[in-house]
Amino acid sequence: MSTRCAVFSAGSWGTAFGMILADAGCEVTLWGRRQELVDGINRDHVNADYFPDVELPAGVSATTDPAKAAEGAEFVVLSVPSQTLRASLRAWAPLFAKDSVLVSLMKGVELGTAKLMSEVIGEVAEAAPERIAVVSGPNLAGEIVRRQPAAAVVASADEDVARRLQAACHTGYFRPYTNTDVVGCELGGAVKNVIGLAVGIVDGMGFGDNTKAALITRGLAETTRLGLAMGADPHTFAGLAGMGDLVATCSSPLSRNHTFGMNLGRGMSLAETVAATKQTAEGVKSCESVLDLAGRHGVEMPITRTVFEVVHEGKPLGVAVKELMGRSAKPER
Ligand SMILES: NC(=O)C1=CN([C@@H]2O[C@H](COP(=O)(O)OP(=O)(O)OC[C@H]3O[C@@H](n4cnc5c(N)ncnc54)[C@H](O)[C@@H]3O)[C@@H](O)[C@H]2O)C=CC1
Ligand SMILES: O=C(CO)COP(=O)(O)O
Repeated sequence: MSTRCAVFSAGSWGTAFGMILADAGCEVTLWGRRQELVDGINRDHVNADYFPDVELPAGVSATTDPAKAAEGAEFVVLSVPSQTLRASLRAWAPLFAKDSVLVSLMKGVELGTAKLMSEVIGEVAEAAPERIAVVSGPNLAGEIVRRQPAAAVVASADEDVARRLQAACHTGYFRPYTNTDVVGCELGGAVKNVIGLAVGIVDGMGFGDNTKAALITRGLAETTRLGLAMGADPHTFAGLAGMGDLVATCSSPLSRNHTFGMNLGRGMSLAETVAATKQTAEGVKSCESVLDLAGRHGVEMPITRTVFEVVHEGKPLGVAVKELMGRSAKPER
C-alpha cells in the first residue's frame, strides 16, 4: 500500500513537493484554501494559480477540508508562510494522527518568539523532536515542477525518521540526503532568504560579482556564527542547506527574495516592492526575527542588520553600503 501524505498547503513549494512525493509513489492530498483551486487540481490536474502549465501526477489530489487531508497521513507536510504557521497549526494539529511525522518545508523564523519552525511545530502540535522533520536546500519550486535535477537535505533528530522521509521523496530528479542537524538546516534556509534579499539589492544597484560573492560568503559566515552559538554542526552550512541554497537563491531570477531585493535596489519604494510581490518572500520578515534570534545568542550579524535597517527603517541604500564597508577592519574569522 502506498504511503499517505498530506500537504498543507497548495502554494508554490507545497504543490511542487506534493508532486515529488507522488512521483516517488506516495498518495498525496494537498490542502488548499480556495475551492476553485482545489477543483482545478482534482479535475484538470493543474494548480492554475501557481503552475498553470504543469500537469500534476495522478497521485496528487486536493481538498479544502483539513480533516480529509490529514486522514491516515503518515507524513503531514507543512508549507505555509512562516509567520502564519502558529495560527493555522492550532486548528490543524488535533486532526493529525499521533504517530504521523510532521515535516516543515518552511524557511523562516517566527517574529516575536524568534523560534524556528520545528520549535513552533513541537510546541503547538505537542510533538517530540523525533516526530518532526525538515526539508531544506536549493529547491526553487519553479525548476522542481519541471523535474529538473535537484538535491536537498531531509533532517530529523531521529535518523530513522529522516531515512523514512528520504525514501518517501526520492525520485529520479530529486535526491534527498539525510541529516540529524535540524537547527543547522533550518537556520541555513531562513538566513539565506535575508542574504538573498541583500544580494538582490546590490544586483539592482548595478554592482557586480565581486560584491555578490562577498555578500554570499560573509552572509554564510554570519549564518555559521549563529548556528554555532545554537549548537548546530558547522558542516551543515557548507552543504545543501547552507551554501547550496545561498547559491540558488542569490543567483536565480525565480527567487522571490532575490527579486524583492532587486526591485528595492533598482529604486522601487518598499510599498511598491511589496505590492509587486505576489508570493511569500520570507526574508522581508525574517530579517527582523533572525536579528532578534542573533541578539538572544549574543551574535553579531551585520548583513542581516543592514537588510533590516533598509527594509524596515528606510535606511538609504548608499548609506547602508557605506556603513557595511566602513566597519572596523578585522581578521576573516
Ligand atoms: N517556492 C519555493 O521555491 C520554495 C519555498 N520554500 C519555503 O516554503 C514556504 C512556503 O512558501 P511558498 O509555497 O513558496 O509560498 P507561496 O506564497 O507560494 O504559498 C503559500 C501558501 O500558503 C497559503 N497561505 C497563506 N497564508 C495562509 C494562512 N494564513 N493560513 C493558511 N494558509 C496560508 C497560501 O494560500 C499559499 O497556498 C516558505 O517558508 C518558503 O520559504 C522553500 C523552498 C522552496
Ligand atoms: O528557498 C528557495 C529555494 O531553495 C526559494 O527561494 P525564494 O523563497 O527566495 O523564492
